[in-house]
Amino acid sequence: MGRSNKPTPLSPSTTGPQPSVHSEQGRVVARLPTGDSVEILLYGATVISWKSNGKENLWVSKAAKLDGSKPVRGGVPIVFPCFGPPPKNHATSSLPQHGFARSSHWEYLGSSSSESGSLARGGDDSIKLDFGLSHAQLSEDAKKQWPYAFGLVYSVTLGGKERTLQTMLRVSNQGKESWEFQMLLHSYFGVDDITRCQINGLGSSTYIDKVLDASQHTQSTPSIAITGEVDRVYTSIKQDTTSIVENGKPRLDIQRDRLVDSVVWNPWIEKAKGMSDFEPKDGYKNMVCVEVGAVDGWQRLEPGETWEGGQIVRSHL
Ligand SMILES: O=P(O)(O)OC[C@H]1O[C@H](O)[C@H](O)[C@@H](O)[C@@H]1O
Repeated sequence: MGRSNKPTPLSPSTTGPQPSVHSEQGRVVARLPTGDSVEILLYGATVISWKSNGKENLWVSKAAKLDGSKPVRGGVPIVFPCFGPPPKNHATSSLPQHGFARSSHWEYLGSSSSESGSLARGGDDSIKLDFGLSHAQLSEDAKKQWPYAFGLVYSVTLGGKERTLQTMLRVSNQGKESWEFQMLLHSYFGVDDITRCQINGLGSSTYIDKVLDASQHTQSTPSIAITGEVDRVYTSIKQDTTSIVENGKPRLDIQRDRLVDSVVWNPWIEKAKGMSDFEPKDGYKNMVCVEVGAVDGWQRLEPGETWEGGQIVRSHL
């Protein structure tokens, strides 16, 4: 394993095309010999592009702010340490919706490539990029709003053979008192036509319907069709994978790793109109958010403890 934070080809001992990483102007781009690539903005450690087979898997609004003035509308923003508007009378109650991770400036910690990264192995190279955020890096506002000693390491791994993107968040308590958090990887996936998509793998799970009345329901059908605004928080999901199927063919498999909750969100016509950074306005037809996380109640970390969870997404493009 080689680590570097300079633009460099990885696995220098291998011959032929090699994975490469390039870091400049607040972005890190990694590319595999296959041409598959991933791009991460240090602002929020937001994955803003993941291409496989020359096609983009993620949806990013044309009006998304990429200058650090607002969380990115699209890609994979990180929700931490609270999901949604924080509850009153909780340690997170002064924080903005979805917390501070998506609007903080993260540090690029470096890259590593897998030892098996030779073309002789059939293009199963992978590149892992690590990003870090701790209390000291927060804005003065966020420091006051959530005064806990924490460490986050976010690892983004682009896998060649299976066309995967793995995003894992490691949370550690570096202080002397315990604290609680929620987390969510708010992935905006791109589709050609949402009306031809189905979301599979949530059957029999219970969910809170935030569009209706925040009431609890059970998913009675194995597939969900998106035909209007959807904002559902599925909890304690038994299946480990949620799939997006388009035109009857698998498009993306989203596998939860040490997580059991997922949000399914599409703003549809009216909500999209109400978001200034959502463009084009009919972009809701080309996206769906399937957001893996730990949002049912709170995860509690004692001093010195570490927690990890994330996703492995496989593209069928
Ligand atoms: O507009 P944002 O703060 O990025 O939130 C976008 C959406 O995130 C999640 O999916 C929530 O369940 C939605 O209720 C929310 O509207």
